[in-house]
Amino acid sequence: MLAFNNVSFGYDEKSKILDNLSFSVQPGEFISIVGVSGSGKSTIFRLVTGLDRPLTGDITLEGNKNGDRLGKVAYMPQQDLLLPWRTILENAYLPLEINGVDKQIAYQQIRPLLKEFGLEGTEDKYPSELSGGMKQRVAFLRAVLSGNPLLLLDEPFSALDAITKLSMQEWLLVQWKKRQSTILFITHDVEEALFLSDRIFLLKNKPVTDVEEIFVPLQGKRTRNDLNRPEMLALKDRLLSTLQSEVAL
Ligand SMILES: Nc1ncnc2c1ncn2[C@@H]1O[C@H](COP(=O)(O)OP(=O)(O)OP(=O)(O)O)[C@@H](O)[C@H]1O
Repeated sequence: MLAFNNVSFGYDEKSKILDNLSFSVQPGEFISIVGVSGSGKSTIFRLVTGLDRPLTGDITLEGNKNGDRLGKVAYMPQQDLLLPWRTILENAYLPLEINGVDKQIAYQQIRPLLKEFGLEGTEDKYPSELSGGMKQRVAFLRAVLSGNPLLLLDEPFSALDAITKLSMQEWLLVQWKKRQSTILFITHDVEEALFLSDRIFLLKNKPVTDVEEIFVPLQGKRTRNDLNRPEMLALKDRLLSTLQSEVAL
């Protein structure tokens, strides 16, 4: 689905952020990207979207090398970036509007999805009238409506309270399975990464030369209790101690 092949990148010539980095993502995978603050997680997303380009190396998306990927991936940043002057229905319509879909046809498509996304009754409300979790669901709905199979989610739940965050994680797993999308998910929360992912990419070194790939040994329906299994606790310890040693670098 997506591959980084020996990618190097820096915002200026002297200080590289990524150095000869390679990894690949298979269709339908849920991958979390974990790394210390400033390590380059959001930079990887900017490279995937094509907002920034590698200095050397190449990035392939569905077999296309270094093509124009803007518009081929759905990017959901940390802040929900809903347009405050548009209603929820109008916000959800945005990606379809950009693709030239007629408003009435689009609204017919969006209305049943609002219900499915737990947003029934909000269509004529404005973003400021919604809770944080609801706004994130609108942003996610908008990403899904873009029709792109690769979703880039940059710490989508970091601003939510603990209980809302847990229910949003469970909701996201249901949506991911249902839609069979491929998800790259940036998080600082090791438990969140373990609960959600097939694999975790742990960014190593400064500049990042490597990702440590951690396979999460949970398949099918997972529950919170699975995080208490001995092998999951051992993985959590390993992730936390590697992150601590990276901070010390
Ligand atoms: N537009 C930019 N111009 C110059 N330097 C930048 C720019 N954007 C990011 N950087 C620098 O690149 C490095 C990587 O930033 P990036 O945002 O990718 O890190 P991150 O791992 O996502 O961090 P965080 O977890 O804090 O969000 C940081 O040192 C940052 O200061």
